[in-house]
Amino acid sequence: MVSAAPLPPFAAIVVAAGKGLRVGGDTPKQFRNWRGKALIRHSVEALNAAGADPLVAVIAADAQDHAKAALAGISGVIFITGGATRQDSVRCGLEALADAKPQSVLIHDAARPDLPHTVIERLLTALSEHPGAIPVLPVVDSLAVDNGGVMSGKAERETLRRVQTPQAFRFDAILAAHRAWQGVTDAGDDAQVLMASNGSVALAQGDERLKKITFAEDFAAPMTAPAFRIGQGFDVHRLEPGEELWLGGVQIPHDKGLAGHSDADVALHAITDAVLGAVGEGDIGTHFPPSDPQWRGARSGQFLQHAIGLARAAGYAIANIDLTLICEEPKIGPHRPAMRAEVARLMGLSENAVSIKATTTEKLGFTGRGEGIAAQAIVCVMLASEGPTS
Ligand SMILES: Nc1ccn([C@@H]2O[C@H](COP(=O)(O)OP(=O)(O)OP(=O)(O)O)[C@@H](O)[C@H]2O)c(=O)n1
Ligand SMILES: C[C@](O)(CO)[C@H](O)COP(=O)(O)O
Repeated sequence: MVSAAPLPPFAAIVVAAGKGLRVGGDTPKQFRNWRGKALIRHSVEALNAAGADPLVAVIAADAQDHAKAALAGISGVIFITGGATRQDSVRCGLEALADAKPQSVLIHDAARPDLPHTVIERLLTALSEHPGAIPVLPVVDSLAVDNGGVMSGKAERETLRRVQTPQAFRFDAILAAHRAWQGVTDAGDDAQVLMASNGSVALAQGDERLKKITFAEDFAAPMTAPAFRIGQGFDVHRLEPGEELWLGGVQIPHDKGLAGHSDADVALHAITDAVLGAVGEGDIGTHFPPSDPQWRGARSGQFLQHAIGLARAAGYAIANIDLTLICEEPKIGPHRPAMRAEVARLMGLSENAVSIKATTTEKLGFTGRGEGIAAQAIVCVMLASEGPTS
């Protein structure tokens, strides 16, 4: 496994108390179906999976039932009532966390459903040097100043950036800045609020997937998500006497087993990495660092199911997997049906979407000498079709 440092603890506020007037319709946009589930559910699931605690959802007073239905089954979400403007709603969210005093907080628009884990990592890393950090993207078009439909000037795009959310802050600094805000009009975002209190804001790399759903056509637009994506995973574990041998979620009788921090199920690790790779969510070590004692001896099925949850949160369902195990011993053939059934069960797939193959390396190399087992997997994921919100 590749190791990665665990994320520092953080709280999150998802602001979702807007009316969605520019999108229109009877139901506010954050509760409407987008890629198979309510818009707000996508980013709440992503933050929850990243470990946000507490996680506050800021909802309009008349939309609490919508919100509870949209986020049903996600444990630990604190629902609070928002204000008349986005800035008011953020302030309500911060005040709700004042007693908990988290070290840092991510403030995120429910209107930006596609939230990559890598952006969260970049923002929290930047907070070690600055009290605020925001994801930004460059401006690629030239810019004009509009004066009643006539161009009256230009702006220098080289120094301008498009600003997204989530925006990350040391909690005490952003709460104090919101409380001290004296602007006549609302700030455009929370980074501007922090700057008004002389807090420095780091610019981290944003992501096109974080596009804000603002207009009705954004619900239909393909955004940047392709219909299919592919990921591959590769893993190796050492064979040692006295260890259990787990392959594809099945315990296999053998005179040696695979050694590792978890149950060392090399097959499930390769599939997990392939799923994470398909949706650009890092690797298994990013989510389950071997340095973390809670994963000692852990069953690897939970790693795979976590990766599938991240794929779902990004709007993707698994199409099929193809796994190759590379070893001299044990012979995989007799165990293939049980492994195929278990991998299909763990992934919520039919067995014909799960292929398990095996090969030797003709007694060459470490697999040939029986020192270890290698596994490689390819996964195809497909954009989930837009069905009714469940
Ligand atoms: N009083 C408000 C207004 C906005 N928001 C939230 O702030 C985010 C960014 O706002 P925007 O995308 O502009 O949403 P709306 O304000 O709902 O849109 P509109 O201006 O079209 O009504 C959204 O997640 C929105 O729900 C909020 O929590 N409270
Ligand atoms: C906070 C924000 O998403 C940063 O780009 C943006 O300012 C929200 O603006 P809106 O007018 O409330 O959509």
